[in-house]
Amino acid sequence: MNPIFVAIDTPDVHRAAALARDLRGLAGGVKLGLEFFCANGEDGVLRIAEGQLPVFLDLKFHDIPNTVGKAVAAIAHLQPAVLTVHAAGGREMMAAAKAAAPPQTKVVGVTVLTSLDQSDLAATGITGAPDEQVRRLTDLAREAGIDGIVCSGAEVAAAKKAWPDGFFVVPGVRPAGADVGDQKRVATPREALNDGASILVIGRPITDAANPAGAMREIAASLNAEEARYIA
Ligand SMILES: O=C(O)c1cc(=O)[nH]c(=O)n1[C@@H]1O[C@H](COP(=O)(O)O)[C@@H](O)[C@H]1O
Repeated sequence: MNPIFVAIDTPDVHRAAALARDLRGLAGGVKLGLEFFCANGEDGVLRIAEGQLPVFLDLKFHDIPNTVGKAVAAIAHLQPAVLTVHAAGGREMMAAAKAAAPPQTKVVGVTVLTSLDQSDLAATGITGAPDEQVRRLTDLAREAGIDGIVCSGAEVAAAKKAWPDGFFVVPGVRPAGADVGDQKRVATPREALNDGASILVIGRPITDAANPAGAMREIAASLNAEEARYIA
């Protein structure tokens, strides 16, 4: 499987469709998140899915189990390849999401957002380093019976060790020297894949480039042959 999913974060469905078209054959899939979904809803998702790239629907559900289960049931017909919930919503909530998802959808739990560092986490009342909280939520996600987690490149090696057959989504990925923007726990594509990421989520370094397909090819060139084997 081509491990690079491009985060298409825009409210503009025409721009999103053009990016998905440009990236066909280069990306493993596209990730549509809250910005796109709030503006375009399921019609927008179906429009992008016509581009024939797998769609990762990143709606980061976080609510009581009944509400999350019913929200997942409401989008199940979109058949996303990957779907996110917040692991902090708890074991029952994650289990409800998994029970309502189509069987082939990988349900993954967001652990500690890659935009948070230790002091941001402390401000939410969670003391300790991000990797400790990631470890705790990884265990919870596994016990809940979902497919994997979302974490930064700094935590993925430990998560993979603890859960060898888990599915690991790593955002906060930046080619060496790229602008990190609002991301605080970042890794290069090569580091994240070497450390056990199943897929990488990369947005602005590709979508803000003057030539997104060219930026994708540069990222592929930064990987070793084993990692780049699925990228055209
Ligand atoms: O769940 C996610 O995809 C996610 C989790 C996380 O901890 N950090 C994170 O950045 N993301 C998403 O990954 C994408 C990163 O985009 P860029 O920072 O532009 O590469 C965005 O669409 C975020 O919503």
